[in-house]
Amino acid sequence: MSEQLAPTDADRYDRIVDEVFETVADAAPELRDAICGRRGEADGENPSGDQQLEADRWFDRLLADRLGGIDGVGAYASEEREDPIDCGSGVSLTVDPLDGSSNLVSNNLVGTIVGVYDAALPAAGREMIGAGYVVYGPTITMIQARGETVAEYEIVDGERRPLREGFELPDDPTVFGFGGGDDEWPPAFQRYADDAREELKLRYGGALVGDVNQVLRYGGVFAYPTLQSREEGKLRLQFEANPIAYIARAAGGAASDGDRSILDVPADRLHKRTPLYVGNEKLIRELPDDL
Ligand SMILES: O=P(O)(O)OC[C@H]1O[C@](O)(COP(=O)(O)O)[C@@H](O)[C@@H]1O
Ligand SMILES: [Mg+2]
Ligand SMILES: [Mg+2]
Repeated sequence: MSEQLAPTDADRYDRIVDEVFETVADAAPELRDAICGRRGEADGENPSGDQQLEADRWFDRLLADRLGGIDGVGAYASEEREDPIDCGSGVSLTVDPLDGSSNLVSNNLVGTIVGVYDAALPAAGREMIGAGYVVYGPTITMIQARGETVAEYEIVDGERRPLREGFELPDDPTVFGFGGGDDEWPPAFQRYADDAREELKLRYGGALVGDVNQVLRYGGVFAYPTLQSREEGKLRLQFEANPIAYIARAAGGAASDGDRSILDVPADRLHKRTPLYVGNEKLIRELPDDL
């Protein structure tokens, strides 16, 4: 008779990460449909001081309800809420319900980003056990990473249909996309950008998920550096940079804040911002020291 083995941490993590992204996939068509009629401003700002749109709030409420109800999820934190919601015991989720919401006005790409941490929040990226994002584009796709493996799915009727499993960033990078006005970038980053323009093709859409998705597909680098008017950068460490860094690492790439791996940046505040440089390892290694 075969002996019944107790589930290991790895089994438990596999199960919960998969259930989280199964739930996100199930909600994705409903979320995309809900954008229609909710592209206007809501009455208020989020904890980062950004004007909220009606869709930001709607996405957040639906995801809090669905993800917070999963057995084994202990906390739901979102870019749109001051504090995490206590959901019992288990892993902590960080959610950017609607990434790129300023793109709604011009009807360009938007997405949803989710990080899974085996730690109380705020937590460093090294505490993550999974991450993924949805792109609401001409079709809905989802990237899901767990450990060393990253997969891409197309979402049809709320189900994940595999497009690419266990893929890596292409060795020969071709695209770059840099956020913020170039007149506000640090001089060292302006020089890095000049070199990038010589080797790579500009592909920039104004939503982190869309811009990173192109880097994962074609190879290259995405950056949102510090700006003169935003010395701490624009993107949120917990909700945006950490999940993207986790995914990039699983795909054989790297992510930095200019000094160190994003995954090592201390998380002293839930809504902390950071500069982000992410893409092929070689291009991240070539970042200047004096950013
Ligand atoms: O248009 P800007 O201000 O340069 O900012 C673009 C960046 O801001 C973001 O839209 C921030 O995301 P949110 O919409 O979740 O606040 C990123 O997706 C994108 O990379
Ligand atoms: Mg965002
Ligand atoms: Mg957002």
